[in-house]
Amino acid sequence: MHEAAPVVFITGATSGIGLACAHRFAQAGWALVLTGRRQARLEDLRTTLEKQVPVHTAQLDVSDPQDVAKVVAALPERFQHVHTLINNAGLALGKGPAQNAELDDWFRMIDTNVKGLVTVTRHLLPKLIDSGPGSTVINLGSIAAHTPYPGGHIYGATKAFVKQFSYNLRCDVSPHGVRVTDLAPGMTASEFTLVRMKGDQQVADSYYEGAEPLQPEDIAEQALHVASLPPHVNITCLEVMPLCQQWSAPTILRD
Ligand SMILES: NC(=O)C1=CN([C@@H]2O[C@H](COP(=O)(O)OP(=O)(O)OC[C@H]3O[C@@H](n4cnc5c(N)ncnc54)[C@H](OP(=O)(O)O)[C@@H]3O)[C@@H](O)[C@H]2O)C=CC1
Ligand SMILES: O=CCS(=O)(=O)O
Repeated sequence: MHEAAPVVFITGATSGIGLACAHRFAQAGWALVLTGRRQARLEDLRTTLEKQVPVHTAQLDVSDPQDVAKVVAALPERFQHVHTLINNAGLALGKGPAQNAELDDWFRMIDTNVKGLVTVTRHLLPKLIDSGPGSTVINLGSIAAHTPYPGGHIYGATKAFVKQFSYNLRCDVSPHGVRVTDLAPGMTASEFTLVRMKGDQQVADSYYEGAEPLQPEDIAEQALHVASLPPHVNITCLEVMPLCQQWSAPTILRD
């Protein structure tokens, strides 16, 4: 690992799990590269966290390959040695069965959760290899990768991609000291459902009624744990569920 505080690069740091990771890694003394599309939130975050640790922020839409290339190429010297990449940016869009779905929603999920994740990964792999041994790629998967539910169609499929990509990627990069983890949460209270329901706060709130979901901080704690293990230890897949969730998506997804 590089001698100065290690660098973590987080996509989707403006909300939910990514935001909680920013705070948790800062608390642990890591230097932060924080990215997302919402510039005002990134600036607020930098103002707050740079009192604790070095912070670099960059507005980034992961679904735009040119944007990704530009942001990685423009990393300041202090943030070049990326030790951990948290591929967190992602979303679900829409409810209801596949036969009623908007194709544009499907394309956006694929562009963000699949194309965006692999683009960021590909651009940062040389830096991660350079920072090894013990550098880490943490991909945010989901229990939806292997648990079918009505209305889960493309979202679950994108997360199945993330899981298998993580396993295959590990075969190639582990000889170079880079670890890969598929971090797969169950129901986590964030802006995720509000985005999925396209801003309908009432419906989003009803998703969590009667449940005690995971908090983003619960997942951030696991991400820090995975990235801080001795270099020879690679957690390949870590599934985390709230106690209340056995499985079954709430009926609001059925339309
Ligand atoms: N909440 C849950 O129940 C679960 C979530 N997950 C996964 O965890 C990850 C984080 O979700 P969560 O924190 O819950 O949701 P949030 O909606 O709270 O956060 C999503 C983050 O992704 C960013 N993002 C979305 N699209 C893009 C894009 N095109 N380019 C860059 N950033 C983008 C958003 O930032 P901005 O809008 O500023 O770009 C935001 O910071 C996702 O991959 C999700 O699939 C997995 C299992 C369960
Ligand atoms: O992955 C996120 C939540 S869900 O689709 O499993 O409910």
